[in-house]
Amino acid sequence: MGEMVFRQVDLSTEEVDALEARYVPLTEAVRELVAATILSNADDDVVAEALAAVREVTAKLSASVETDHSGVNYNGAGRSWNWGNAGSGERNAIAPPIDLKTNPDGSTYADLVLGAAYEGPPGHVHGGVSALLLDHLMGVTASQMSRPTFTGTLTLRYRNPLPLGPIRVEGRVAREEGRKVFVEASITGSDGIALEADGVFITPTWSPSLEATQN
Ligand SMILES: CCCCCCCCCC(=O)SCCNC(=O)CCNC(=O)[C@H](O)C(C)(C)COP(=O)(O)OP(=O)(O)OC[C@H]1O[C@@H](n2cnc3c(N)ncnc32)[C@H](O)[C@@H]1OP(=O)(O)O
Repeated sequence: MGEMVFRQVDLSTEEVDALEARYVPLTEAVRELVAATILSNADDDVVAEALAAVREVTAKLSASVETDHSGVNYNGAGRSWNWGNAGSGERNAIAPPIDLKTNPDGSTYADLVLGAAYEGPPGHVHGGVSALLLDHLMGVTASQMSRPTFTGTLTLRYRNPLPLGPIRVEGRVAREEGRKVFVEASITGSDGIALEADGVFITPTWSPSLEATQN
């Protein structure tokens, strides 16, 4: 296996929150840029102007870059951040705009709106995007924010096409067997239930949560 480092960083939670707050509006603006790039009917001059402007701001932002991936970071207070995560990174405009909530019983849900950038079949969500959303939500559900878990097997049943627009993703732990966590989840769209999923998520042998159980 390649090196997989969870990095402890010497920043206070306030400093992490402030950094995140600085970039979240930019991330949202880049999402709008992605949608505009898909949908725009602008003429040659406007597109050429946009290209030059985007290249200019990209060069400015890239002038201060330290690493080629953002990684999973945490501080001494247990605040973790994973800004580049493809499923949910707060600074990742490619990630679907998911704001995942956890219920008191550990089940999870997220309400989000998927627009033009997530299209597969005409007017409908790409099947891989649905899989990404489910993988992410089910992984967080399995981890219960207290242990790492990796997707072992993810089984999806695409029951109905999922229209672009508002969707709800929800999941819960069905049962656990040793290091295996079995999670069930679904996606509902404006036409009703579109996907059902079952997943086996596995706590790796090196998880600190297992040592805590054994001690
Ligand atoms: C707090 C923030 C949380 C954020 C969550 C984000 C969620 C994102 C989720 C992901 O996308 S993770 C990335 C995609 N997944 C991977 O990269 C995992 C790659 N695979 C592995 O690293 C290993 O194969 C794995 C850790 C999953 C299992 O390796 P082990 O060496 O620990 O498994 P082992 O062979 O010891 O088997 C342990 C048990 O799990 C079962 N098992 C192993 N691999 C399995 C598998 N792939 N599917 C189902 N079951 C599996 C195995 O049969 C056995 O069951 P029993 O105990 O009943 O005998």
